[in-house]
Amino acid sequence: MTQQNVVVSDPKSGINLTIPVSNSSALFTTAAQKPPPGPGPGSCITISRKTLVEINGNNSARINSWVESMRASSPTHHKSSPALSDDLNSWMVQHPSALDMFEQIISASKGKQIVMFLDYDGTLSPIVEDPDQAFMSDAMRATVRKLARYFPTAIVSGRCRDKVYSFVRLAELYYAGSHGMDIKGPSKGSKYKKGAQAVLFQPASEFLPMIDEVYKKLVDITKSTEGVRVENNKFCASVHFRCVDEKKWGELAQVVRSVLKEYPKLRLTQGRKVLEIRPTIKWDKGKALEFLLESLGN
Ligand SMILES: O=P(O)(O)OC[C@H]1O[C@H](O[C@H]2O[C@H](CO)[C@@H](O)[C@H](O)[C@H]2O)[C@H](O)[C@@H](O)[C@@H]1O
Repeated sequence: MTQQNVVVSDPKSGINLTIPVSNSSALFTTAAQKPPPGPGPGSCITISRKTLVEINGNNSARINSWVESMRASSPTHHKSSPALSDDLNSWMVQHPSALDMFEQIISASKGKQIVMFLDYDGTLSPIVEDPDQAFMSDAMRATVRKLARYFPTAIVSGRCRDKVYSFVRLAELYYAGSHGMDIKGPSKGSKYKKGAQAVLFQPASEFLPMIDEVYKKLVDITKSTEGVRVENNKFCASVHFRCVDEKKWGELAQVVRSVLKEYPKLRLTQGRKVLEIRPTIKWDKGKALEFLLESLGN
């Protein structure tokens, strides 16, 4: 039995899902058939592996390449032209929404369990300047609620798990915060999981005091940089560059790296206009996915 990625889309909300299933079906579009550019950030649900640029090396070339990479990772979105909208509309006609076809998707999966893994920022919510204001819409919440009625659904984020929960507010989901280092199952147990034991897994708990200490140092050392924002994500921390003058990015990155030099057990990675400080343990979102699949008995 071959496994294929299935892309499903909804013309009303503009949501796209990529689902690994066991068999292909004429009902669905394969991942290779990408839709024309969509309506913008926050309108898609995708499962993708983010390219992270390690910047723990010593030379400034690395810093420069990281700054370039960060610029490219979160480009300004332009409104789609009428021609593009036409393309999108005709694409949508040929590829009907799968959000109204969950029964058919389950049937096409031929008994295989489908599990939904969703990112939060830029996926369920639009990218905004203030990380505390990255709210998801009621329509998106309703869609995720519907999804979770059919499939075990997990939100996997770089953020603190409690923060993600405060945005999503759906108790029936699995949440993996801090880049997968803080995993918790539904508080009332899950209809999908074998056994009554609730899922809770925190492989980096020994790093909690260290991350807290580094977070405080970073807040202090960056306080004179206009626009900077340091976020404590419990088992990791983020330094936000989005509102900092781009001419200052290289300098700010050096400052962040100077703090990290005292912490060989921590590493720096790069996201969308953000530098992330994480433990060096061999655990990431991918491992969290494997853990959840395992605990769901797949
Ligand atoms: O790996 P992710 O789950 O995508 O988490 C990465 C970071 O996501 C959040 O920051 C991003 O969204 C913010 C709100 O839209 C935006 O202001 C920021 O520029 C983006 O990088 C979160 O706030 C960070 O802590 C995560 O590291």
